[in-house]
Amino acid sequence: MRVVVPYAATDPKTRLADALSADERTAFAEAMLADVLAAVRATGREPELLATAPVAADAPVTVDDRPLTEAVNAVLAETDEAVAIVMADLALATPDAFGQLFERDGGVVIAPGRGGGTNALVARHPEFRVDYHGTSFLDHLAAAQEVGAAVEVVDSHRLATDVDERADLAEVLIHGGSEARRASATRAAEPRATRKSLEWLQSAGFSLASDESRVGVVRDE
Ligand SMILES: Nc1nc2c(ncn2[C@@H]2O[C@H](COP(=O)(O)OP(=O)(O)OP(=O)(O)O)[C@@H](O)[C@H]2O)c(=O)[nH]1
Ligand SMILES: C[C@H](OP(=O)(O)O)C(=O)O
Repeated sequence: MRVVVPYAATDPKTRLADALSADERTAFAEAMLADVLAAVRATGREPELLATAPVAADAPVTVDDRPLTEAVNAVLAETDEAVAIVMADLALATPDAFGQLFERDGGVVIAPGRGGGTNALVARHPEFRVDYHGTSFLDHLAAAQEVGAAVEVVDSHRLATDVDERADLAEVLIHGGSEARRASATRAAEPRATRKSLEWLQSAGFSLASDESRVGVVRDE
């Protein structure tokens, strides 16, 4: 199975512009990408990048400047092999979560994002094509049905959490260190697992803040 990670290399994460400068969005997107690539690799598979522009990354890179849907569909059209499409902003992804996705049988296996998106999928049916943005989860269910593919849906908090907006940064601060906390509670001698996106947010001065109704983030300038 190929594991393809689409990556907007130029001006990424524009919906985080109210929290991060342009350079910071690039640096944070790179940190999330590194976490995703490491988690994929820990499942025993080699990820490949499908990027809008050349990018220095620890994986082979194909540059395709077409919009996301077109670029991904070109990959699906060029191979009959199973292809996993894994987004680069899944900052909480773990090898276990990706393993559940990759190992699940089905012509099309979908890990929906909160809000109706498609954060990761596996396409085994040769005629299945993607249509991202909007409620792409529902669109992908319909597209799979149209080509007669059996669909499986992966119910995973870690794969459902893509980091798009300021409020999503709180998810990284809440859950991004939980494996390390568990590891240090049970196996004190083992090195602390590090998640680059969590480290980046912390070193940029972000921390959790809550009032009586909701949890968010604040930043020490
Ligand atoms: N190859 C490719 N990847 C893309 C493109 N647009 C987004 N991506 C990637 O697709 C995934 C989902 O991206 P989005 O959250 O929808 O878009 P984004 O550009 O990261 O962020 P926004 O600017 O806030 O919409 C991420 O891995 C992006 O890096 C594109 O046009 N081409
Ligand atoms: C790629 C797109 O991501 P979103 O714009 O929902 O973050 C989708 O999941 O269809």
